Amino acid sequence: MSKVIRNGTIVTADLTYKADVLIENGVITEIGQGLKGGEELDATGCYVMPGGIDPHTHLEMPFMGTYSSDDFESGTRAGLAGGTTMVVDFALPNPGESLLDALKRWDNKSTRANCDYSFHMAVTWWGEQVFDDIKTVIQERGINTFKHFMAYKGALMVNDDELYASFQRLAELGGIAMVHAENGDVVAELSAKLLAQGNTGPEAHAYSRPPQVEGEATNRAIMIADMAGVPLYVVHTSCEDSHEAIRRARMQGKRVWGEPLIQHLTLDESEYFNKDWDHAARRVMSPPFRNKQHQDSLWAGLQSGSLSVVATDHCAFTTEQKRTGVGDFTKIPNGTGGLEDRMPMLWTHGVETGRLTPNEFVAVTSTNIAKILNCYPKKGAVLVGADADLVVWDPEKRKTISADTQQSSIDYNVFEGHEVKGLPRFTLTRGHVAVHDGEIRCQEGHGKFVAREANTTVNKALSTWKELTAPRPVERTGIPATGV
Ligand SMILES: NC(=O)NCCC(=O)O
Ligand SMILES: [Zn+2]
Ligand SMILES: [Zn+2]
Repeated sequence: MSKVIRNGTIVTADLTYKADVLIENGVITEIGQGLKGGEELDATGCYVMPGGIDPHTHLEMPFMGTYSSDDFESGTRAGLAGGTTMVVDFALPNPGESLLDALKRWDNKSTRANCDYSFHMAVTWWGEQVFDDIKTVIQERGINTFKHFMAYKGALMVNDDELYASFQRLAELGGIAMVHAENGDVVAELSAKLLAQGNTGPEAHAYSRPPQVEGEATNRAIMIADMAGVPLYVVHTSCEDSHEAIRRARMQGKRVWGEPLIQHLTLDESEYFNKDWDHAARRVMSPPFRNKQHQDSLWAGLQSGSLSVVATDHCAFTTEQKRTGVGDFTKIPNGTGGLEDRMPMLWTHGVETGRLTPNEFVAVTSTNIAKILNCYPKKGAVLVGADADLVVWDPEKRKTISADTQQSSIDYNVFEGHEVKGLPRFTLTRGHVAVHDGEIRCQEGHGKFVAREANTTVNKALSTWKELTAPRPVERTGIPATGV
C-alpha cells in the first residue's frame, strides 16, 4: 500500500520547503503539494528528513574476550527508535583469516537487521591473501571502505608497513582507507607503566590515551595516505590534536574526512573521576572522553566543515562485562552505546543551541556520509527515486534518556538523565513505519545489505591529480658520457 507524509516541512542538507512525500514500494515516487496515498502520516509541525546513517557500529563484535551485547536486531531497533535508518558495521577478520570468511560471519549476524546496513572491511593483518581478497571484497561484495587499527597492540593493530601496503592496494582499486588513529605502541607502554604504579582504575584508561597519541597517529595516517594516493577517513576523532591534523590536511587539498562521535561531543573526561567504579568503567572507550576545549574544537569542526560526520561507534557492553576489568583497567572492554541517542542528542546540543542549522544536522547525520560511502542518493536524500528511509522529526517532542526505556539490551545508558528535545514522530525504513508516534513496529529481517561501488568521484579526482603530479624523469640533452 502506498503512503503519504502530509503537511510537513522537508529538510535536506541544502533545502527547506513545505511539501508532501508519496512512497510506493519502499521508494519515494513523488514530492509535491496535496498528495494522496493509501496510508496518511501527519507531519504537521514536523521536519521530514533523510533517516540518519550511523557509519560506525560494532554489533555482536568479538572483542577483548567477549562479544558486544547489542546485535543487529537490538542495535538496529535502537537506531530506528532514534531516527537512524542505516548502520555500517565493521567485519573483522581474525589474524590469518581471509577477509571473505570474516564477511560470511557478518552476513550471518546481519540477517536479523531491522533496517538497511552495509559493512566496512577491517584489515587486521597483511599478506598475499589479504592483498587478493581486497579486490574480491571491492569488486564482488560492494564494500569500498577498509578500516585499519593503529591501536590495540597484539590484537587488531597493524604497523606502518602494513598500512602503506594496504593503502596502496586500496588506491589502485578505488577504495577508501579508514583508520582508528592512536599510537598503539605508546598506549601499550603507558598502560604498563600506569599499572605498575598502581593506577588500576578506569580513570587510568584515559591517562593511557592522551590526545597526543591520537594526534600523532592521525598525522602519520594522513602522511601515509598521501604517499599512497588514497582518500582517508579518520574514525572517532575526539580531540583538537587529531582535528588539527585533519583540518590542515584538508586545507592543503588532501582528501581526508574526520568523524566525531556524539559521546565525545557531549560527555567529558570528568566521567572517569566518578567515585562509582561502574559509572566510570561503563564510559571506557577508545579514544576516551576529553575536556571541554577538545569538545569545543569538535563542534567548531562540524560548523566549519573541517569535520564531516557524527557517528556513535556503538559497541555496548553490560556492567557485568565491564567488571572483567576490576583491578586492571586494560581488561575493561572498550566501547559505549549511543545508537538510539545520536540524533536527539545532536539536535538538542547542536540545533537547539544554534551551533548547527537543521540543514547542517542532516548533512552530518546522513547526507555527507552517504556521499562519502557512495550510496547517495539512494540513501541520505529526500528525492524521487531515493529509498524511503525517512524520519519525521518533531522538534517539540521531549524525553529524559533512561536505560529503563531504551531499546539497547544493556543495563545502563551513558546519557542517563539527559533531557532531549527533538525526537522522531515516525521513522520509516524503505517505506515501512518502524516507529509510529512512540510505538516500535520493527520487522526483524527487514534490513537489506547496501552495496557500494568503488571509485567514487573523490577517488577519481585524487588519482587524476596523483597521475598529473607523479614524479617523472627529466628529459635532458647533452648528458655527459659515463665512465670517462
Ligand atoms: N571504540 C571503542 O572503544 N570500541 C570499539 C572498537 C573501536 O572502534 O576501537
Ligand atoms: Zn576504533
Ligand atoms: Zn569502532
